[in-house]
Amino acid sequence: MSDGRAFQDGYPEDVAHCYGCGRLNEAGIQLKSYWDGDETVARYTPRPEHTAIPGYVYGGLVASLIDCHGTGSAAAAGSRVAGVDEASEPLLRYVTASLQVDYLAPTPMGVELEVRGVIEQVKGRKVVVEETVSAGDAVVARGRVVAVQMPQTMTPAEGPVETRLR
Ligand SMILES: CCCCCCCC/C=C\CCCCCCCC(=O)SCCNC(=O)CCNC(=O)[C@H](O)C(C)(C)COP(=O)(O)OP(=O)(O)OC[C@H]1O[C@@H](n2cnc3c(N)ncnc32)[C@H](O)[C@@H]1OP(=O)(O)O
Repeated sequence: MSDGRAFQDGYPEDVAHCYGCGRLNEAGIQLKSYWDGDETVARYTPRPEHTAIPGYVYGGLVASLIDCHGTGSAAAAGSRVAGVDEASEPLLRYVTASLQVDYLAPTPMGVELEVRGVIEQVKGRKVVVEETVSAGDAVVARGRVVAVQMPQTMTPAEGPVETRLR
């Protein structure tokens, strides 16, 4: 499941700087997401600077995990539907259109968190992902991301953009 290439490892180099999931952002979270059957999964252990109240994780960090696992899952699912070879080709590029988070229980520090995604819909340029964040057996947050293929106008100057679903 967690072997091999993460979705985020397939992001083109010109858009691999995201704070949450860019592999080229040394100060960032560098989240890594993978398929687990039809679902997607990522794991992350928050760092001391991600504290809200001592002993508990900052909700913005939890939202970031949902955001970036959602856009990563969208890139993987949308690319699969578009016929992109995940193992060798760059994935399609998605940005967050909508991010919803419900905090169900305090998130403890010092525990590896598991983020799970279920692909609810792939429709045109849009992918909807339902997510949970768990600490051990406890589901601490639920989330929903609507991701949309990145518009051409957001493309960094040097790189072409894949728009196979347009
Ligand atoms: C700021 C820099 C970002 C760089 C990102 C580089 C991407 C590289 C790719 C790979 C690396 C991955 C990096 C992950 C990044 C992590 C996540 C972030 O932080 S991303 C940043 C925050 N997000 C934005 O800045 C988007 C700002 N918003 C927009 O640009 C537009 O609003 C956009 C593209 C999201 C939608 O605009 P339209 O005109 O292209 O799309 P329309 O045609 O209106 O909608 C398409 C479908 O989406 C639904 N939709 C659009 N907005 C929605 C919303 N807010 N809620 C629900 N549905 C929405 C619509 O209802 C429509 O669905 P129907 O086809 O009718 O079923």
